[in-house]
Amino acid sequence: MSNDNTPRMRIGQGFDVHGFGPGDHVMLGGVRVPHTQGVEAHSDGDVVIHALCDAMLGALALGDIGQHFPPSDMRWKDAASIDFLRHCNALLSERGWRVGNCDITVICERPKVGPHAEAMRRLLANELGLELDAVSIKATTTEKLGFTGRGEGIAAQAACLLVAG
Ligand SMILES: Nc1ccn([C@@H]2O[C@H](COP(=O)(O)O)[C@@H](O)[C@H]2O)c(=O)n1
Ligand SMILES: C[C@@]1(CO)OP(=O)(O)OP(=O)(O)OC[C@H]1O
Repeated sequence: MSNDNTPRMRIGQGFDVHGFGPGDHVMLGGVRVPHTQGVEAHSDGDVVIHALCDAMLGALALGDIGQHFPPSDMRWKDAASIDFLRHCNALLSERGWRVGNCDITVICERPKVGPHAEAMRRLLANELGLELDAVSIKATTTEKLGFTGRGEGIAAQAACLLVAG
């Protein structure tokens, strides 16, 4: 039920993992980051954008990207994840919402994310029509522990706030 007390904000979170595989780069936040390996994925395997899309969808209980872009669908084979983000943003817009800010953490030992974080922030801010300070990209290792610590894959988690209008 909607009334004057209806919250004008929504919060969402997302998480994604891809294992490393053959290749010479990983896509992170729409930025091509040179690396000694690529990732195994149906799309370009951009964990930053996948986590962000899931956070945006989750804020409105719209399911997850696997439902919107099924891995069984060859349309998404090698797809650029920035197109998923554009689609998710349009879904929010149609419902009268926009991203207020987002905060994303990339989890891996390598590649080093720091040198690329600014480029990712600029690209995502531009795509979502946000000021640069509304898009945060952080990174952490897991101190050599777990699958990320062993260098088997890369993960990202995202939180985002949606605001009405
Ligand atoms: N893939 C990564 C992981 C970490 N960083 C940056 O290194 C700093 C230290 O990381 P800790 O795991 O010790 O917290 C931190 O400032 C991270 O931003 C990175 O650039 N890429
Ligand atoms: C992005 C999609 C597209 O088919 O496949 P993947 O690139 O494998 O990535 P995942 O994070 O497993 O999300 C599921 C799918 O929506």
